[in-house]
Amino acid sequence: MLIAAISRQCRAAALARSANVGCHYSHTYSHSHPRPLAAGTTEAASESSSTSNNSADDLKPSSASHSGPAFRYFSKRDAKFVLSATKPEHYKRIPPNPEVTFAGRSNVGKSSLLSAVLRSQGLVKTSKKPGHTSALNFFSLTSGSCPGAISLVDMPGYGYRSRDEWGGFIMKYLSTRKELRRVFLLIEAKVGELKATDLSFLELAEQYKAPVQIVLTKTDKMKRADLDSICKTITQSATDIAPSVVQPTVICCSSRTKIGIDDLQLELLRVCDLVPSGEPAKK
Ligand SMILES: Nc1nc2c(ncn2[C@@H]2O[C@H](COP(=O)(O)OP(=O)(O)OP(=O)(O)O)[C@@H](O)[C@H]2O)c(=O)[nH]1
Ligand SMILES: [Mg+2]
Repeated sequence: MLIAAISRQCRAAALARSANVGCHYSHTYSHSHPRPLAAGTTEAASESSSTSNNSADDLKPSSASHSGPAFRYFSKRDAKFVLSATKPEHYKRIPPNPEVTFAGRSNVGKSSLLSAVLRSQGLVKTSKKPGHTSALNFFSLTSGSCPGAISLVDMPGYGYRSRDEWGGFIMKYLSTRKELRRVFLLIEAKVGELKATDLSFLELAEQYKAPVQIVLTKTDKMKRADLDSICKTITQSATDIAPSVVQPTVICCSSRTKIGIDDLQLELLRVCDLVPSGEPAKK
């Protein structure tokens, strides 16, 4: 069996609850519910900036990020493809570096986002056709002279292959991978809600205590004003389903315009303990 059947009651409860949540928006969104973080994670300090409710044209990557800690880290490391895994034996010899994973429905933009994060065009294969990534693809960021290597994993999308085909292996990975610091769960912004397969995935993450952070993708197609309420809706549903593992901050990204990529890079470094949790994103 691959993903446990979704509890209808759980979903209904998630949809029915629509409590107001505090709204703080820059490229990141965090709600105001106090919640303990999952073990082994650090609280991200969310950056704030003034907002305007105009078009996606306002959502431009910040030039200030070119001197921040994420820029310094990523510019000194080489991105490499490590291996493709279709069973646990394939990845068990990978050095035990802190690891983050990009998960989500097929075609949501996982491979494109990983490529943008790694700043390495062509290394991660993307496609217009759903179901392109069919294995767990491991990448690394390393430098011969600098400490602090990390692993990044591009997951096959769910919702395209059969659940049985997708789930057994992924469940094994999520439930046993000690190095896993965070699952970035990608949701396409224009979809505007969590689908049944997303809820199933969150149930699994809750079961395995895998810390999850929601990332909205393809935000170049959206108006900022709409993003705000989408973040709110999705955060509410996700925390209802997986209250102990969903992180309070949503990161809004576009691989196309590069908006939010530096926020995601910084968060990734934080969860891998490579920058202090309070260090600002931009200097
Ligand atoms: N407009 C826009 N399109 C994007 C963005 N990111 C990805 N895409 C497009 O979305 C499609 C799917 O991208 P992928 O990165 O291959 O998606 P995936 O989630 O890895 O897909 P699977 O491997 O099939 O699960 C491609 O046509 C991309 O060009 C984005 O930020 N904005
Ligand atoms: Mg892919």
